[in-house]
Amino acid sequence: MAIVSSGSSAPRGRPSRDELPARLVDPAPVLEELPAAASGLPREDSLRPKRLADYIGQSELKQVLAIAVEATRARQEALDHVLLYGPPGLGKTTMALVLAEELGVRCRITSAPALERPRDIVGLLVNLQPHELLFIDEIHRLNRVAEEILYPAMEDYRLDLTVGKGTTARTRSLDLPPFTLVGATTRAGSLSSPLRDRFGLIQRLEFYGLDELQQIVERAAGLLQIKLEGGAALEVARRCRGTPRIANRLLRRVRDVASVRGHGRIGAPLVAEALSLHRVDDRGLDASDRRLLTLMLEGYGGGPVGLDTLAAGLGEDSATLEAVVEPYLLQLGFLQRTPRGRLVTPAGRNHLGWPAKAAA
Ligand SMILES: Nc1ncnc2c1ncn2[C@@H]1O[C@H](COP(=O)(O)OP(=O)(O)OP(=O)(O)O)[C@@H](O)[C@H]1O
Ligand SMILES: [Mg+2]
Repeated sequence: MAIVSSGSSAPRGRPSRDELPARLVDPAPVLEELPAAASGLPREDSLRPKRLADYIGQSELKQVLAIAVEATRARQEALDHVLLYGPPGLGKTTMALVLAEELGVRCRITSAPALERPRDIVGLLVNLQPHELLFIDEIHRLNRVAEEILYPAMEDYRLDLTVGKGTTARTRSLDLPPFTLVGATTRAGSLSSPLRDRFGLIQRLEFYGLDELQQIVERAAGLLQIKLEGGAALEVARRCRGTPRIANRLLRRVRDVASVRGHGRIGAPLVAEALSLHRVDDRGLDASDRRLLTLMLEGYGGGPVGLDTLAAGLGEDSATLEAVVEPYLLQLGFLQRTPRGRLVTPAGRNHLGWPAKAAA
């Protein structure tokens, strides 16, 4: 399977490394983790599972897609269009590449922000071979024109082109080979409903459980020739916020510390030590998370307190706080959103070593 990326000079729509918050536990990819063709550095690609059997977790997703792949292969058709949605770093791009591998076809990779002009998407579509996959990342960011080109392409494998301008404008139709569009998005809610309705398979990716993360860490350690022992894999798994991308990143940082300290084998204490050096604690909270919770506890008795007040107190902007810091704290149940503002839960207080709040 070859991976073809389009629009390498076009904007990728991803923040550059400089724009990313400097957090080890950020679920967004840093430059070295972007797909090889986009970054020129194939580092994250080396850890991607290639086949469904190697893709750990997401059992429901795998079951649905395995059946679809088998049926499609038997009928010698193109796979139905697939929409994968869920938080960053959970394996959407990886799954698109796995699907192509299972189907024995090529996957062309692009991202919605690279499809600014109509000819960008038209160029990709007319160059598809029968049954190939076209992967569009961040598909919620497609512009209207590109979306409207996709509608007949997805539904009837047809391209409707307008030739000429004004009164002499005519529409010409062009047949496309049967193909599969795989769309990925972290924000399914931002997708227009006509586009969403054209996907035959719509699947959500879930955060991974500890067991699965442990397996992911063990597999990655094997590929990176890192020797983990004792509960080391579990220690990494506990800190990675349910996200394989973060697990792999933490593992690399642990490897750095181990190699500098001259440890050949890595045990649980070394993981804890290495990651506390990066100020990631045993539940995956980093300094930003703790600053937020501490401000709430010290300044506002644990809340409720408004997001804007907290943002001002931390010198952050409230949108960043809401999008980047809050979600994991909410997921852990350390933070609660109430109509009157944010509240630290008893579990959150306990994690920071604060006594339970006395009943009012
Ligand atoms: N099920 C899995 N098993 C093993 N490793 C995985 C799995 N899912 C993801 N990974 C690892 O996590 C990394 C990130 O996955 P991927 O790039 O597919 O995430 P994504 O959902 O596309 O993220 P984004 O929304 O930022 O594009 C991959 O390089 C891969 O190494
Ligand atoms: Mg991706």
